[in-house]
Amino acid sequence: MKKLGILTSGGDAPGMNAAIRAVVKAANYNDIDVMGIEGGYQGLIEGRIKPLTSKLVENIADRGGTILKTSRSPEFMEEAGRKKALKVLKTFGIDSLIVIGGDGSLKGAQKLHELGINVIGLPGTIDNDLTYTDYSIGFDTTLNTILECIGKIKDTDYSHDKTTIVEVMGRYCGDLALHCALAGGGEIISTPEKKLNFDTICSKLSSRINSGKKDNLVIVTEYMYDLAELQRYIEEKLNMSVRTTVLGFIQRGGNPSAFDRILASQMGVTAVELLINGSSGLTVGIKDNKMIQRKLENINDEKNDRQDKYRFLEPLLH
Ligand SMILES: Nc1ncnc2c1ncn2[C@@H]1O[C@H](COP(=O)(O)OP(=O)(O)OP(=O)(O)O)[C@@H](O)[C@H]1O
Ligand SMILES: O=P(O)(O)OC[C@H]1O[C@](O)(CO)[C@@H](O)[C@@H]1O
Ligand SMILES: [Mg+2]
Repeated sequence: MKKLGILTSGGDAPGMNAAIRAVVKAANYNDIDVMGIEGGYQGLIEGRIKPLTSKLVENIADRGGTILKTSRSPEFMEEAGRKKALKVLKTFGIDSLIVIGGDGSLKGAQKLHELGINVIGLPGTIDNDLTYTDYSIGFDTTLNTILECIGKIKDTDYSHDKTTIVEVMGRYCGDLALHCALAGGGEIISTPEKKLNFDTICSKLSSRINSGKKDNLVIVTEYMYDLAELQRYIEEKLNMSVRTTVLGFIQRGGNPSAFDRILASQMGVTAVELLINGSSGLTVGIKDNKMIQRKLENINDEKNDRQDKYRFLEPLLH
């Protein structure tokens, strides 16, 4: 490896900085220079690149967001954009690259691998929507943030015997909602993997209310419903008042949890080791508490509909 580049791409995720720190430290430890590419693939196309040293990443592991900044780059989706990116990498003498991002970013990383750059991916997304890994960097912190917010909503729900619909992020993956419910943060959940229709939500709610539980949280994954319509439907059908809270971007920020920092650190060191050993076209993950690697082209090939985890919800939410 001559020179290593690193970038973060897609939505920022808490723990990305811990991953950057780990990559830079592990590379420098092995006498490899690192260049930080600012603003994801768009920054790469524009040549926004500068050296990153161990000293510069010394105090970043506890910071949310990404010091390298990130973007969604429509230009990189096109072959012409990727060719520009390749040219920039060559100009800067970067022959190896670590990409930290979600499913889209890792698809982009695969494209650069196909163009001859040595690439390793790290899963950095709050959505946890990559089936090859048990956890992605950022998921745990976001889950904890959601639980903290839900705790506050529960206080007011309890005081008023109120029902609130809470929409959480996750794109088309229900992991944030599912794990939130497993952690005791919600009575009724609806996710893309187990979508409830309006009538089922109402009948679950009414049986809870009839059994004496008058404050209830309905957790739903984003992009599933028109929330105003859902709220109105419940209000009319059950003749009660309902509130809706969309947690939004508060979920993506904040200091990474210890779990995310440790996960990101282990993944960062693993990525450098893989490059030193001559690997490319791989992405690092965690399975059964061990670091694993998969081909970048297979990031979502493993079926994982979380049935094992939904099973636990039956007795917990009855
Ligand atoms: N199929 C693809 N080929 C090339 N590049 C891609 C592809 N898909 C995504 N990308 C690049 O990766 C960027 C980030 O992808 P995307 O917006 O899907 O976020 P992500 O990495 O999945 O992260 P998150 O979902 O957590 O926000 C895109 O803007 C684009 O530049
Ligand atoms: O930041 P943007 O482009 O609005 O994207 C929001 C999306 O990004 C994520 O926060 C991460 O993928 C999703 O949960 C959400 O749907
Ligand atoms: Mg994604």
